[in-house]
Amino acid sequence: MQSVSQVPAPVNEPVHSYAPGSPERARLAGKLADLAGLDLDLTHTIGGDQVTGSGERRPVVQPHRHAARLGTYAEATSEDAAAAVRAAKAAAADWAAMDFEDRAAVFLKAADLLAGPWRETLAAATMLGQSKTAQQAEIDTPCELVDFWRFNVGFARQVIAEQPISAPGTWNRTDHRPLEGFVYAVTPFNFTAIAGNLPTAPALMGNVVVWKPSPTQAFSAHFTMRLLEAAGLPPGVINLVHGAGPVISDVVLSDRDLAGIHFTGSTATFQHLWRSVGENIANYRTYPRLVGETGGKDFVLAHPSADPGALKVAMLRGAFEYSGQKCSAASRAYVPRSVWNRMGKDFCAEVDALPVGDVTDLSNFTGAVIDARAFRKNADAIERARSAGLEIAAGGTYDDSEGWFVRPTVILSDDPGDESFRTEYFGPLLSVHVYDDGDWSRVLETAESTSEYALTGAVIAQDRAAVAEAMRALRFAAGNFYVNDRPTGAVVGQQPFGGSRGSGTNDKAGSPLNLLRWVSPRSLKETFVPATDHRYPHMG
Ligand SMILES: NC(=O)c1ccc[n+]([C@@H]2O[C@H](COP(=O)([O-])OP(=O)(O)OC[C@H]3O[C@@H](n4cnc5c(N)ncnc54)[C@H](O)[C@@H]3O)[C@@H](O)[C@H]2O)c1
Ligand SMILES: N[C@@H](CCC=O)C(=O)O
Repeated sequence: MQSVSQVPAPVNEPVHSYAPGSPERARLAGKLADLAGLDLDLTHTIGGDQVTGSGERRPVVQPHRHAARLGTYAEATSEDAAAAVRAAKAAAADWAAMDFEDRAAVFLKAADLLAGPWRETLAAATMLGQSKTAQQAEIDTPCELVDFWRFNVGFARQVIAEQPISAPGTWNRTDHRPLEGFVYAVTPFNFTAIAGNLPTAPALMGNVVVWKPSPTQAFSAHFTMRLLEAAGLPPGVINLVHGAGPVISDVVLSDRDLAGIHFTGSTATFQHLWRSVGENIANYRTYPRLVGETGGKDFVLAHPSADPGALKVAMLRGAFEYSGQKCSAASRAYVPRSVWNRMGKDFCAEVDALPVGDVTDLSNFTGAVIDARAFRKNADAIERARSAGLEIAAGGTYDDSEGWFVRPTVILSDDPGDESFRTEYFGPLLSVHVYDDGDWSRVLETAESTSEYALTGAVIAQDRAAVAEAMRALRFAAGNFYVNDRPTGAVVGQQPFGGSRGSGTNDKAGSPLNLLRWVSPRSLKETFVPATDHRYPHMG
């Protein structure tokens, strides 16, 4: 049974600006130089031991300077994966028996370390390894990961404090047990914070975890693991194994003690994991919880009453921050002709003027896409649009000679059903459909039904009736819906994040809803003076 002490009230971690002359900018520059000079052995962490592993070695590089290596890791073998599962199971009983307060203290300490002495280490690792600018790294890790750790403790307390009523003579309680077995956390490249949250949210609720980060996030994952150790996470509670996935999954998904998957990544990968669980379903001790936040084809929908300036910023920041590599990134926009005539030319000129390059030069707006595969996918999408006769109104160029750079690109199409309005390219590509002002109702229906995804979306309008109509018509088209703002940048505790349809199970990371998935409640009833006669009054 878990107690319910008060916990420190969470507040969102303040975002540092890194403005010229600021002390944080100087600290960050120093840390970037230190980390760029490393060539680390990115070890697995199994049962608290850092293990090099005997699998094939793979380099981890800076995407904006792919000749610069940050480290190497060895692909986990089946034996490594099995050792991680064994270590998790060995740690399970002690971790589950630990008081909630003691588990929570580990993550509160991790949050304070990350907000303080580890801040620039994680920010710089995220910039170098994932090509994030200082601003984009700052809102990811430290800030969002600090928020996940602090807010989740508060939410977990709410979950544990939720107790049933008791009739006279009895005492009813809920025991929020962890799941029986271990959780498999599979995490994406694009947010160090998501990668840090997926293993730690189940761990906070008393579960043990095998964590497989994305190979292209291995560098910042390495530092996240070291930070958790510094915060006092006991050996074996979270076991980190590096690798592409299939070899590790073969071992993990066939283990009878798999109790849950906490996944963020593409829809295709989640569907593959779900299918594998289905195939193994008769072999598990319990039904694994499947939580997955996946892809998006997120929209900005402007009404004829839209403020052109607000629309420009919503599209520019929404589509091109972090080179469009957020699941929330705007990748399709619907703009009425009267508004486009007032802002379209300026918008495209501003997009063409965006400085793109090495993220350690803080004057850049964005960096490179994550790897050669992402570069090819986006370059191919641009060429496909060109050959289909669509207008490339901004950008449209790419160059992988030094880093995997794709220029922010605006594609104009008269056909709102074109594949560029349906396919998630996960890069700096925004498709725009300019519609006749009188076609608002048709465009609402188009925005609702064009894509299989339902993650984020935004309406830009000053006419309140139009805002209300869009909220109604698009109720199931986005799990995070924004009015007069870009569709990105959800903050923990403010806009719980997640989508439905092809975008995931919508369990809202950083909320009590998510934490509920990692407990298996036991209802307890105690009767103080039990009956001693089995007969009921109606029996005479
Ligand atoms: N909805 C959200 O909250 C959210 C947040 C971030 C990213 N995303 C989505 O993530 C995608 C981009 O991230 P990505 O490129 O890292 O996605 P991805 O699906 O390629 O990879 C995600 C993770 O799955 C792993 N993986 C791949 N095949 C596997 C297998 N057979 N077994 C086990 N693991 C396997 C990868 O190595 C990685 O760790 C986009 O689709 C984006 O929309 C969604
Ligand atoms: N929570 C982030 C998106 C995470 C997905 O990549 C946002 O709201 O922009």
